[in-house]
Amino acid sequence: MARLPDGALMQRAAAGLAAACADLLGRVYGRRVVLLVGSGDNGGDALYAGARLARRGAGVTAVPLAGDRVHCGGLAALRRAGGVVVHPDAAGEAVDRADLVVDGIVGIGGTGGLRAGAAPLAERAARSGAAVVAVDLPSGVEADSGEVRGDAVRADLTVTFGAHKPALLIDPAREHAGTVRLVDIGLRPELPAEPELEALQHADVAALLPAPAAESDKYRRGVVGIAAGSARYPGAAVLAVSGALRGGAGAVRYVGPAGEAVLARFPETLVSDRGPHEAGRVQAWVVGPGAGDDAGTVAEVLATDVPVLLDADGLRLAARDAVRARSAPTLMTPHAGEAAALLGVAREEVEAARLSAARELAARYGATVLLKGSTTLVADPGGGPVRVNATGTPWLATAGSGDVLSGLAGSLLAAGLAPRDAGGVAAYLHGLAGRLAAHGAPIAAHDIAETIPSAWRDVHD
Ligand SMILES: NC(=O)C1=CN([C@@H]2O[C@H](COP(=O)(O)OP(=O)(O)OC[C@H]3O[C@@H](n4cnc5c(N)ncnc54)[C@H](OP(=O)(O)O)[C@@H]3O)[C@@H](O)[C@H]2O)[C@@H](O)CC1
Ligand SMILES: [K+]
Repeated sequence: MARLPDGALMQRAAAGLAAACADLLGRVYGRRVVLLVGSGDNGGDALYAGARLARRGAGVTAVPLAGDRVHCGGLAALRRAGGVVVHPDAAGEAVDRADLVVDGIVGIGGTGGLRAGAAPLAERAARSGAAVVAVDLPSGVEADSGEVRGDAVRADLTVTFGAHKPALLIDPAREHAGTVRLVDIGLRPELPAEPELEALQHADVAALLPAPAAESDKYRRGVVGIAAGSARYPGAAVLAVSGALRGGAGAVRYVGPAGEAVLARFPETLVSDRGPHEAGRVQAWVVGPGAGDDAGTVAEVLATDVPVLLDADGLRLAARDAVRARSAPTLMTPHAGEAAALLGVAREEVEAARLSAARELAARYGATVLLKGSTTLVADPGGGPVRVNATGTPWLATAGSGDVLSGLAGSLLAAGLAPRDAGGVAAYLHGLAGRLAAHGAPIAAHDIAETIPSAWRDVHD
């Protein structure tokens, strides 16, 4: 802002916002648009965009929510273009009749939920037939963390400026944003070299996936060891192996009491009836899915000097000091409930503040943490950008889905990926496989595993 003529960035933002609104409306002329306008520049963006829509023949009504604290230049521009201004107390009917409601209440300058005057109008907008477009962020969410501490706007579309904010990628805020459209306002040279968050795309994943060379034998491709399952839960072992077999490792070794069940389903598995130390060479271990109370095996695996993925019961059974003392990397893959137990807080607290929970757990254990859920996050213990996965689908929340993920991520660890890459790539493929398998219908965990090869091919297309 300091480097450009006054208001230049806001004009770029408003032009992008008006174009997105016009796209959504299809035809602008004769449409009814209501602007909910807060005290700051977020409201200014809405007012200038409203002026542009008014000049194209829309009927635009602005509702300033903070009395005279309103962007003066924006308000004057709207009035010059023929827009009208109404008091919040008289705005209900306009909202009911609107085709489009623009949320310019608050942007990156906001904290806490919607304030008293704004909440009823936001709720009325949600109940009306109008499309709701949020300016920069849905008002009421925390921009930097994705937390939602009170009432917040629910948008159909969020038009955001310059860069994606964490709230647009992390639940619960993400759910409020609807579709997100990024408008380039020329900030790129000013953005920090290292972002807070990274969301992998197809090309990133394709570049990270292991590709066997002509002379690769199974050891060079990596052997992954799975120490999972119990007499009571043999299925967890079968599902972890099913994920591991599709993850790029050259072979899958299984140790544990579910060897028969594993072999019956996957004869290609190398099954051993001895403990992890005597099972033969592996390049990474997965320990924990369905493991019951076998703390001895967890401790044995943690004492190895290869990468270890800790999941499910393994998370509960692992001693924190044993994890911290490891020389090779550790990847922990809790869901919110498991993370909450490890942090000693309520599950709701982890779900409400996923980003800080993942970072905190990674710091406490000195391990990479993949926090599963509606938005899966991967945080390294030393800080740096947190990976956020954008391919998830609610259909993934099915029994055994996590076992498939742990096998898949373990296989990628064995193939030589760093824990953060193994976790990020596994979450991406797992989510994509879930989407491809589900196609809008319920799926079982083994469907996800069987669709991993399609997801793998899809990212290379
Ligand atoms: N930066 C850039 O490069 C560009 C930025 N641009 C735009 O500017 C936006 C940021 O504008 P901004 O800094 O004026 O803050 P903004 O979000 O409008 O808040 C204003 C005031 O609201 C108040 N308030 C706080 N919480 C609240 C709540 N829950 N509910 C209600 N009110 C609340 C609080 O004042 P308070 O009432 O507490 O005194 C706060 O100071 C950004 O999101 C983007 O849209 C673009 O034009 C392009 C270039
Ligand atoms: K907003």
